[in-house]
Amino acid sequence: MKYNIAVLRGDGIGSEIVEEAIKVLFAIKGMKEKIDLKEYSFGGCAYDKFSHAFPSETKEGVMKADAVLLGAVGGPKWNELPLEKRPESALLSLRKTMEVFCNIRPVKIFDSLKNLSPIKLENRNIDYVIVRELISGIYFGNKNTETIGGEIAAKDEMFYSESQIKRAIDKAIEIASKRNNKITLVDKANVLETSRLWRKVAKEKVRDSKTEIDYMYVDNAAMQVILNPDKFDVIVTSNMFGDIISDESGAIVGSIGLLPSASISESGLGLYEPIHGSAPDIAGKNIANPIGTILSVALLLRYSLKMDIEAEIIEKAVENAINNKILSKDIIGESGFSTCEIGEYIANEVKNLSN
Ligand SMILES: NC(=O)C1=CN([C@@H]2O[C@H](COP(=O)(O)OP(=O)(O)OC[C@H]3O[C@@H](n4cnc5c(N)ncnc54)[C@H](O)[C@@H]3O)[C@@H](O)[C@H]2O)C=CC1
Ligand SMILES: CC(C)CC(=O)C(=O)O
Ligand SMILES: [Mg+2]
Repeated sequence: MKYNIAVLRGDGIGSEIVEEAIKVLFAIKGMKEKIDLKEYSFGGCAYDKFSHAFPSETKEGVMKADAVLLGAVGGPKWNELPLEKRPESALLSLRKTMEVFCNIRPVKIFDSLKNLSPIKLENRNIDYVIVRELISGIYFGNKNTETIGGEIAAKDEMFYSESQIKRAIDKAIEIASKRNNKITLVDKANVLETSRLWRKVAKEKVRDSKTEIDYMYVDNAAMQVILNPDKFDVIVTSNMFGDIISDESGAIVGSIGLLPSASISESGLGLYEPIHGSAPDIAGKNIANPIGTILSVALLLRYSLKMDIEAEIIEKAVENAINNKILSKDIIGESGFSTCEIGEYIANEVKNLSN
């Protein structure tokens, strides 16, 4: 029996980076006999074709897959659509449909890129995991725009229930238990009711575990990620705060194009995507960094298919590419390698390592 992977390339650089990730996946010896890929239309490109950014055929395909690989969605072409028709709403709907409540974003700097980080690292390391609640909070709350007192007013509601928080904290504790057993809850408990509930739930949860916890307001966390990134082990946080801290983390490791993510559900179905967006400013130029997507394939193999050795082969191949300075323009500027060249180099490394 073969595993079924649903592939959603999406918009902008989505197609280019997914192409390289697939190349790398099938460079692993024997992988063609183990995996079937099926592609589905998703995002702005699906809206153009079917007047729906998350067509029913895509929904069915995703729900019967063993795992889903996604590029990125959105772009200026679809910015004026009503919110509910936008590619980004389709992305939220995909995550909700798959019930992937926990978004895991490992943030690690490659040793050979330390001198390229915008922050002074000297002997310090960057190696932490962001555990971001993914299917609740302000992105999913009631929203509306109305006229009040002769002017337009808009509202986005942030809602969290205990159970929505508990399952995210449980995952963070589980991940921390395999690392340094330290979690930092990032919130805004000095002003938000939802954050106060996050603190209460987290306090109760860690009481029964060996995990150490500290609490940090998100504004301070944004600063500490720059000043003391080596102090973090596992950051657990709500949907929007995790989104923001993620891009900041991308910047300090050298580029947002380097970071992968795994979004997991209780059922075991997983969604794998880089942390960045569709980068319309560089789309179609063969210069996007494919590494975040390639490393997302490694996470897919590890978490959804339990192929740890194959996941490690991809990670080692990426490390070799970076150590050998096969770097893209977002990291080293004009002399950077193209998306295809980087994908091919890593695929070749994978071939050698898996033989
Ligand atoms: N998961 C997803 O599908 C996401 C979609 N978006 C959507 O993407 C579109 C663009 O959003 P932005 O705010 O510009 O964020 P973005 O992440 O697409 O781009 C931000 C900056 O990072 C650069 N960048 C991103 N990925 C890169 C890569 N792999 N290699 C080299 N450079 C890279 C871009 O060129 C740009 O300068 C919007 O429509 C947005 O809503 C944004 C974030 C996530
Ligand atoms: C549509 C956005 C919520 C996507 C995003 O920025 C992310 O998940 O990092
Ligand atoms: Mg984001």
